[in-house]
Amino acid sequence: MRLCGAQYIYVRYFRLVSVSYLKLTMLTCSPATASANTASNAKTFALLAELCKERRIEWIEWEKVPLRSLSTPAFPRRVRIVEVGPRDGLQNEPEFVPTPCKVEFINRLSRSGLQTIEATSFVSPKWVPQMADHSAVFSQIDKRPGISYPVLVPNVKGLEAAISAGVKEIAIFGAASETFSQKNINCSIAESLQRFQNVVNLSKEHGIKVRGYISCVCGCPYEGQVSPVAVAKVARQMYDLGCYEISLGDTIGVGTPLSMRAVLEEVLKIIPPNAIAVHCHDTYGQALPNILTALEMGIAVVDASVAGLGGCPYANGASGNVATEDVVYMLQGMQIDTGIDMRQLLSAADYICTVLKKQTNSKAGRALLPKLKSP
Ligand SMILES: CC(C)(COP(=O)([O-])OP(=O)([O-])OC[C@H]1O[C@@H](n2cnc3c(N)ncnc32)[C@H](O)[C@@H]1OP(=O)([O-])[O-])[C@@H](O)C(=O)NCCC(=O)NCCSC(=O)C[C@@](C)(O)CC(=O)[O-]
Repeated sequence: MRLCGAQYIYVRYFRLVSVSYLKLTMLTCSPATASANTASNAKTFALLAELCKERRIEWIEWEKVPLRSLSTPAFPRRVRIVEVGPRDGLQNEPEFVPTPCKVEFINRLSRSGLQTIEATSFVSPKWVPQMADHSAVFSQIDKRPGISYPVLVPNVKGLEAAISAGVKEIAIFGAASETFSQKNINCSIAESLQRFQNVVNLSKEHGIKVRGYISCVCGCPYEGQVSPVAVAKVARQMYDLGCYEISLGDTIGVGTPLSMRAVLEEVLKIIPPNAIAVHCHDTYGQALPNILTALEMGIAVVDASVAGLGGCPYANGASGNVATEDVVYMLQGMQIDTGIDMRQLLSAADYICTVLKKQTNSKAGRALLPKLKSP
């Protein structure tokens, strides 16, 4: 059967009368090609139609169905990318990145059309020395209208410093694994939620938006498997605290499309898709397939880090985030709008790789940058 160029196909199907939305497609072909059906097909249909009548199953002869609805899942038309390079990308770098370089990096990212750029973390400098210059970075970057520059905040102390620096959006970060919570923020999940409540309350008083991260949604470096139900439980608690969006972090990149789907199915039972983001690390090369799975399920916010930089210092075995360039390349190819200018993105990635004396981890970056640089 040839479908190329066709806008519609015609389906024959049966459906249970009592469950009217359950449609079981039997055969797809157009009336034009129906005559080409073999005699045995026609016989099978006649038998099925008879059987359906007997069993009170409605038999539909032909219905015109737009081809797109059958051939492609309903991907979002627009995806917002949350660039986490300046925070997640740099937090684990062993050599301190000078403040002016961090500022220049963020300013370049701001020129690319990104709407959200996570700028830094107001965490303890004893825990993450790379982010010790948070206030200086935040106050020195050019804050373009229309771009949000959230920062990570673990407690009220961090929030107070962020407020003094003029921050308008923060992210609190918890975990679905007890051991990871202890290792990363030195408290249990329950204690973290109490802390976050204080942070959210004070944020509200100052008109600050709060996003929430949950780490280890597909697996934990210390505990191994993490149940989707445990993820959904924390997600509900963070959503109820007042987070406008919950970012589900596959911190060590162990997820696959099936496990990502299982997590999302559970979380989607309690949180609408427009309040969920995915944050995939690419340790096993699964980040793009996992993101694609999330898009299929109606998620339209994706965290990513240019050049694939990143990893949590308290997650052994974590490699970089999915590269922003790779996500943008995929989305552009799928005709999903991101508002991002790939040339500017590549320029920001190239800049930070030069500062870090590193090769990019982005496949799209590796393929496209030489073309960009050639006269
Ligand atoms: C949460 C704490 C602070 C608890 O750390 P603690 O040691 O239990 O805190 P404390 O309250 O006992 O205070 C100890 C010292 O830290 C100071 N302190 C306390 N808070 C702050 C603050 N906000 N800013 C600056 N200083 C602070 C405090 O003043 C005190 O100083 P001292 O009296 O010893 O001189 C610590 O564990 C911490 O900072 N952890 C952050 C770890 C981190 O940043 N991890 C990476 C980010 S998470 C991530 O990457 C995952 C994610 C989000 O990307 C998603 C994913 O991939 O899954």
